[in-house]
Amino acid sequence: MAKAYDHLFKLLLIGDSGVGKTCLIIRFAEDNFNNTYISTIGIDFKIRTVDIEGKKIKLQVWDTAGQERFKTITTAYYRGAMGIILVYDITDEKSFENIQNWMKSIKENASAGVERLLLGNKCDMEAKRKVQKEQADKLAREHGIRFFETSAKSSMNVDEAFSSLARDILLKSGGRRSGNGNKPPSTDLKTCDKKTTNKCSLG
Ligand SMILES: Nc1nc2c(ncn2[C@@H]2O[C@H](COP(=O)(O)OP(=O)(O)OP(=O)(O)O)[C@@H](O)[C@H]2O)c(=O)[nH]1
Repeated sequence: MAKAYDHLFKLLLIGDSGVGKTCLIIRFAEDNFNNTYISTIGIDFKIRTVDIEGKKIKLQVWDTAGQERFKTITTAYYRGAMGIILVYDITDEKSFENIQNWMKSIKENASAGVERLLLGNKCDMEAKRKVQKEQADKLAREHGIRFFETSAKSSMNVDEAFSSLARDILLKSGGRRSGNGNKPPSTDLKTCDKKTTNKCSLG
């Protein structure tokens, strides 16, 4: 029987408790959203297969608990991840400041070549915004990674973010290359262009 996919990529979401990691995964894998907050215990995963550059990519997306007390369990999963998504909440400054700590945790626990992506979630809550887009853009540039503002609630940029990470992993792993291999952050993808023009709010 023919294989149902060409590549299997393992992705991991990390970030403070309550920033919306579980909701982002549920929006991506099931196109659903729930306002009820049930904090993740330990670790869980969901699957969705996407088409990228003519290839079927099966994404196994691992959800980690943001709470400090689960750190030993969750960091054990960093090593197997090909892509790690760092999530903060645009209405919670502390969750953005902590991104530096999550970056450090990646350095200490993940494989050297892991692809990273920064997401500022809950961008439907513009009135409560505490973290400016420019601050996060600067941080992402400093780390040489892509950045999107997303909303698991409105679904803004969710597919774009996951697809962009999957595409970067595909290119890195020897998939079809376009242009030069030096990836400037947040510039060479249609999905990222969209990010800069999209107004991210529920209106
Ligand atoms: N307005 C809005 N609320 C969101 C969004 N994403 C998540 N939430 C809410 O934020 C709360 C926390 O979401 P979760 O996805 O459970 O957060 P988490 O990061 O997985 O939290 P832990 O499992 O504790 O690490 C829930 O009440 C969600 O409904 C979003 O994009 N917009």
